[in-house]
Amino acid sequence: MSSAGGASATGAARLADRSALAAAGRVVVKVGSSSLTTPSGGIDDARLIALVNALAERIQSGTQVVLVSSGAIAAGLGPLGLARRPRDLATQQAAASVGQGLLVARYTSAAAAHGLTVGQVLLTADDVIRRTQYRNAQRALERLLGMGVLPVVNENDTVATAEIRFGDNDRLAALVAHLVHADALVLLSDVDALYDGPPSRPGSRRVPVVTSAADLDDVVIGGSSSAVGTGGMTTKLQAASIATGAGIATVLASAAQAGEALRGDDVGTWFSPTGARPRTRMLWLAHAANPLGRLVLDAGAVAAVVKRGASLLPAGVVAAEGTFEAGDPVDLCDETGHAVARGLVNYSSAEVPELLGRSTRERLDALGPGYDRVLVHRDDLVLLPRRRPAGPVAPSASSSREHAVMP
Ligand SMILES: Nc1ncnc2c1ncn2[C@@H]1O[C@H](COP(=O)(O)OP(=O)(O)O)[C@@H](O)[C@H]1O
Ligand SMILES: N[C@@H](CCC(=O)OP(=O)(O)O)C(=O)O
Repeated sequence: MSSAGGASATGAARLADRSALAAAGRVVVKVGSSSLTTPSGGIDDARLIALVNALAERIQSGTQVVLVSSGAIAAGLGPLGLARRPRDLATQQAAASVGQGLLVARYTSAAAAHGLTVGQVLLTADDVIRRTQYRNAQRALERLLGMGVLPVVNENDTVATAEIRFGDNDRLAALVAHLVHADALVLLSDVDALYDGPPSRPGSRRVPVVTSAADLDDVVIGGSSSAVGTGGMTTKLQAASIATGAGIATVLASAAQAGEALRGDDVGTWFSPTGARPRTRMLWLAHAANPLGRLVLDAGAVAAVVKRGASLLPAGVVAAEGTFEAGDPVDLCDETGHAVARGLVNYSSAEVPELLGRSTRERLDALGPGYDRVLVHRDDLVLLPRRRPAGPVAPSASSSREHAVMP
């Protein structure tokens, strides 16, 4: 497969500029609800077909494409007689259940016109952060691409409860791009680029290229002009930051210019790769996990984890909060309450209090075999980029969230 700019179908290569995009071996394209639906909420066939035509052109010229498509909830509104996007979780789940099938049926028939086969991939964030499970998603996507299929990814909104829900497909797409080792991420929206101010504000100008976070210092982000989109420009910039920080070039453009964007024409906003590829699971852990608990570390433990990259031992933990099982994500906080790291804990919240402050020998003597494990192993731990106040701990997965409101 391909190679100007060094892109390959199986190993991501850093793309230097837009011109390298035309030869990218593997691209993740994300399209938002507002670009796929009519103002009344139904699927806009003409726009969906135009998008698939642009993707088919790239696939036929040798690029592997993963499509992350929003629109399930919006597509379910009409058939359920709903006038607008529901606020409650259960009705959103119902709308997504009805709409996702309709959406994929439309993609299937539009792709068939090009001799292409579509495969549906529904992800939950919770699945993918667990070591035993994220490889499943990776393997399935890899095989689909190897078989020439166009995977159409969405969050599994129908079963994703509030505490495990990812919530926006912009960041999901950035993580999928990392998961499949994509060369580039293309975010397609109802707006044709990032502007230095809300596009509705007279005088706002297109930002053609972003090479570092400093280029965003003077950019003003407004609200979303769409009734069906979720994250607005904020989540697109977060997605661009996640992807470029992992070495993946990102383009933001309008869905109407998908073909031009994928060809590397001077449309939209180009975000240059800034960082190197981190471990997949760690990226998901940092950006996709909802911590179910919080461990408060003494100063020595903070230094050991943050400065020396050590595992967290129970002896350095002064308190634990939340309800969690072994294997769940928890935040590691300093004594002022700032989260410094996130990790998968090796014991349940019922077991932790007995372990705190005890050395390995004391734990073994008092509690018996099996209690010599560290609390959070260094391989299951990711440092958070900047110290941030710990967010509210999500309720445990078993608690009832029937009336929760989604973002
Ligand atoms: N500085 C900005 N540059 C570009 N678009 C912006 C900016 N600030 C706010 N927006 C708005 O972000 C919106 C895109 O987000 P959203 O509606 O969530 O799209 P999607 O459904 O494609 O995810 C656009 O409607 C645009 O009006
Ligand atoms: N998973 C949801 C979409 C979530 C989302 O991020 O929407 P959008 O802001 O339109 O990209 C759905 O399919 O309705």
